[in-house]
Amino acid sequence: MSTPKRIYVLSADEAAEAENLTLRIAKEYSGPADEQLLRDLPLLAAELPVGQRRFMRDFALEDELGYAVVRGHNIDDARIGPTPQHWRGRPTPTPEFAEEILLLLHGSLLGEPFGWKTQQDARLVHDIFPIQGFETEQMGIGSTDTLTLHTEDAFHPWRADYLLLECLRNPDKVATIVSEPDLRSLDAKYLELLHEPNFLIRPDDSHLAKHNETKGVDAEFSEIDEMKADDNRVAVLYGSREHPYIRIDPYFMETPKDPAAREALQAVSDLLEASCLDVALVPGDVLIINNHRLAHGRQAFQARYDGTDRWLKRVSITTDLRKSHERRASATARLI
Ligand SMILES: NC(=[NH2+])NCCC[C@H](N)C(=O)O
Ligand SMILES: O=C(O)CCC(=O)C(=O)O
Ligand SMILES: [Fe+2]
Repeated sequence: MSTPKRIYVLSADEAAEAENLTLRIAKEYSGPADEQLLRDLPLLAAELPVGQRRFMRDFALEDELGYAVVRGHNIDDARIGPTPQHWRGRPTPTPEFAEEILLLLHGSLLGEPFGWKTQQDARLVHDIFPIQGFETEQMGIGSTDTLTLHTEDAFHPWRADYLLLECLRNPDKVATIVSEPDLRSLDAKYLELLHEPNFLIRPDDSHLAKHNETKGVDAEFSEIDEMKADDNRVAVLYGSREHPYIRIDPYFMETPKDPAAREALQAVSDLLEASCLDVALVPGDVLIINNHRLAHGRQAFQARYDGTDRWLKRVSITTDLRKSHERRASATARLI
């Protein structure tokens, strides 16, 4: 078996190719949720540099690594303009539509982009930047507190298979935290308990009605409320015993009453903390997260609120849209 590759650095020619492609596409579609754009994404992605496409496909098929980085895309700092104060109230399309397209093209090499009716006002491509008044929140828009390690949307059965983060700006080199634990190093008795449905993972705060203004989604917010109160226990580890997958968000999990389960959760949480690495994204990086293998977070930082703040774009990717069909408005709708 070949050694999995962690980073793909685009040549200047490849970066120019990708940039010309996304600028062209940006003129042809109305915004990131344009249904025709979403239909066309895999066709358009065939025009990305072949080396980059092969890298992404290897990452997905080998299913070995928790994360990989595509580095070297051009970000037109002047065109995208200042980091916004809030993700609400932006124009459609935004000045950074080409960058959103770049992220969606990467996503379409791995699966289908989707979003949540209960998150960021049901937008498909999310903004991650600090927002005034939310400094200490355990959400992407926080800053002064470490964003604790988590699987993205760990509470949800239809959470992303891949999560993509694209860096538009990061002047203070604030690190994303990645943790790719060697789960085989856990004690066999813990492994056994972690593979069984002993654990409660609650919805995180980004899905609360108070952070959203979307109309007509009362049922979805009620379901989030139910999930905050129910007793639906899940396994933290799943898949192969040799190389298990993980779903975890200790901050939003209940401490198990059973002492053995509690110890097992503590052991895997400690292992996650001990396996942390800092990855400071630079503009033009796309961080590809295997959401079944990696837990991620973000170091604490001081926000600037002067238009120069760290700014990432985020999109969730599923390899199987069908599993959420019952909850989407139509076969092609992207919002769960
Ligand atoms: N441990 C955590 N902070 N979990 C919640 C993660 C943040 C969440 N994904 C957001 O969009 O803001
Ligand atoms: O800001 C980052 O680097 C990661 C943010 C994140 O994990 C999130 O918003 O869920
Ligand atoms: Fe996250």
